[in-house]
Amino acid sequence: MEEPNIDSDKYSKELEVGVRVVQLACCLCQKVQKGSDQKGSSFGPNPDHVVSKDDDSPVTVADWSVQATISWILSETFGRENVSIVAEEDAQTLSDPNAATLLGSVVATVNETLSMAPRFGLKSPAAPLGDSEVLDAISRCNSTGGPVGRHWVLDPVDGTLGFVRGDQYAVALALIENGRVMVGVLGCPNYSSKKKLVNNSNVGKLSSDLWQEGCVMYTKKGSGQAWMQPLVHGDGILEWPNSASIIRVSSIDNPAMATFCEPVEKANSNHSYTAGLAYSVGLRKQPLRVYSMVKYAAIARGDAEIYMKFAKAGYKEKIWDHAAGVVIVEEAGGVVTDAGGRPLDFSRGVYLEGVDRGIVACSGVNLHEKIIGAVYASWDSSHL
Ligand SMILES: Nc1ncnc2c1ncn2[C@@H]1O[C@H](COP(=O)(O)OS(=O)(=O)O)[C@@H](OP(=O)(O)O)[C@H]1O
Ligand SMILES: [Mg+2]
Ligand SMILES: [Mg+2]
Ligand SMILES: [Mg+2]
Repeated sequence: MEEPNIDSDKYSKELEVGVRVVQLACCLCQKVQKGSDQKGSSFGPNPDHVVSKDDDSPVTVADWSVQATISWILSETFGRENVSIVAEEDAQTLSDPNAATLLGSVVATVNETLSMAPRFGLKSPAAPLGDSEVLDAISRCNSTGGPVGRHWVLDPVDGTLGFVRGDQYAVALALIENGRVMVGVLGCPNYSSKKKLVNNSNVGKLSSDLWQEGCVMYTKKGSGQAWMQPLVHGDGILEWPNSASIIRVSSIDNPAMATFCEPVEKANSNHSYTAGLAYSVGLRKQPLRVYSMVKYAAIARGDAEIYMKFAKAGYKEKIWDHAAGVVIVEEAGGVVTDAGGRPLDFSRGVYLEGVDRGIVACSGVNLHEKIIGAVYASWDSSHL
């Protein structure tokens, strides 16, 4: 165990508050994911708390509640006028008069969560937040980022599909300054700080003791280090600075020994293309299909060596799906670029503009060069 040596440096307050609030948000998500068992039997979020967005992707009470909670805490801590947040969700559905029950669930979840804030070293509101304060906290995360100034970047629940299915998901918070990711915090409530991600987990089969152990990973740009701490559980109190452990990428650079991760859903990445690439560089293991930015987490702590995502042509990646994961992998010793080998550009607004074909994160330069080389060699014959 080593203590992170970060206290006196720039961004130390942002990192500390980021870790505290992501811990709090993970606690919220676990309660919602564990679900409903007022009725006794079912596992998972209450189905009434899951809504389909225009693109048919899911959004849940947890997504909105995490966004409201983190937005409220950041505004209280750094001053509302100083805080710009680029985040995935908006308040439109919840503002509809027909969505009063859903809004009620979000407001109750946010207030229950904020009442636990002092255990995480954060401030609670003097009185419970009302509907309009919660809606306002969600809707003011509508910054579009850009090349100038400080912007927080938030994916309140990344891998919502994994969340709904009782599987892997992440809470991802990053701070961008002048277009560069300076702080990254990734909460992974179902990724145990002790156990490896052996295969796609099915937490429904695990005892609640096991699946409750998640972790939070975090880093500051240029520190050359990334850390992991276990989630706070039960009535625990978050100590800071705590005895976090340093994480490091895998040292494996022989493709035959390497493991690659990719999205679970075929709609989100071309599985047959990555299978061809994997074969051509000599990867021999089955891909590890994992929901969410837990894929970046797996690279950062050495459970896997390669993460590839090749979305359909025309799909534009959003900055909140990558910012926290990229900086954590880089500081843990890895390399992340687009499939043309160029760094990802977080300075152009909500989208990662100019991504060449796909995204490739590796534990080291050798594997990375092989994958990028294979993309060049194979591209003509692909069918993206
Ligand atoms: N068509 C398409 N192609 C590529 N990516 C898409 C697409 N649609 C959505 N998204 C974004 O993918 C996020 C989930 O990515 P994952 O890597 O977790 O995918 S998967 O769920 O494991 O299949 C997911 O993040 P969340 O919405 O936060 O879950 C989306 O931002
Ligand atoms: Mg996402
Ligand atoms: Mg999300
Ligand atoms: Mg989503």
